[in-house]
Amino acid sequence: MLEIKNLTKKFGEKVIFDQFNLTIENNQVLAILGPSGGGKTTLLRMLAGLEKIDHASISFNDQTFEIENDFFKEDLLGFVFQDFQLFPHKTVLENLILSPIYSQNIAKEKAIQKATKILQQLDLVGFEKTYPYALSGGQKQRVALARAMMIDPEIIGYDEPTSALDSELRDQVAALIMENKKFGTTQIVVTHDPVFAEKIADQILKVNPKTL
Ligand SMILES: Nc1ncnc2c1ncn2[C@@H]1O[C@H](COP(=O)(O)OP(=O)(O)OP(=O)(O)O)[C@@H](O)[C@H]1O
Repeated sequence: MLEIKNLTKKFGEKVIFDQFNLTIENNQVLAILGPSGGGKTTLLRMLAGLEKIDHASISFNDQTFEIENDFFKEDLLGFVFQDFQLFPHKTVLENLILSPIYSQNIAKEKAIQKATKILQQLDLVGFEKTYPYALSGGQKQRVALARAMMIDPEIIGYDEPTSALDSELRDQVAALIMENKKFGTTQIVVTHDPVFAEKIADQILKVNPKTL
């Protein structure tokens, strides 16, 4: 179970979260809906360790982390970025192994082994040497997910996973998220699409309508 308590986040004088609380059970899909600028992306970025947290208590399973004006550094959440953000001049395999090798000091051979396994799970065998421009939207989405899975995250966070996709691909992303539940991963999906949220989520959270 992930439990966030008393999360506070400001940008300058602008309060984005004030004593915000959130609980999500393991292996569930939480959809975060909310107005543009409500703080959905910021919440994911804070959990991924990409944005500083002013104050929060974050518990996962048996561990609790008290955070005071710091980054959350636990590699708990793998981030699937909006518009995928794959490195354009790197192959699919290189996109997967770069960060584990350089940021986490994982041996190259080990990273390749792991990437190969994840590419199998996500039906991407044969695309190892392909560059992102030659992938379809759905394939890019799966490569972005594969890259997020490289850190063995307990949680996968998706930022607007359907915004760049047509309705058929949107259904594929929904299927992928449902499929991922089989691996036991908890998933947090930021979206502005209530229909998509209803389709995939065990729990829907509406963030900050008051800041509109
Ligand atoms: N680095 C930053 N510095 C200052 N303000 C920021 C920064 N990042 C985000 N904000 C502000 O924080 C608020 C929340 O932004 P965020 O991107 O989390 O919203 P969102 O709900 O994801 O919106 P959208 O659906 O448009 O992506 C916005 O008002 C935004 O302008």
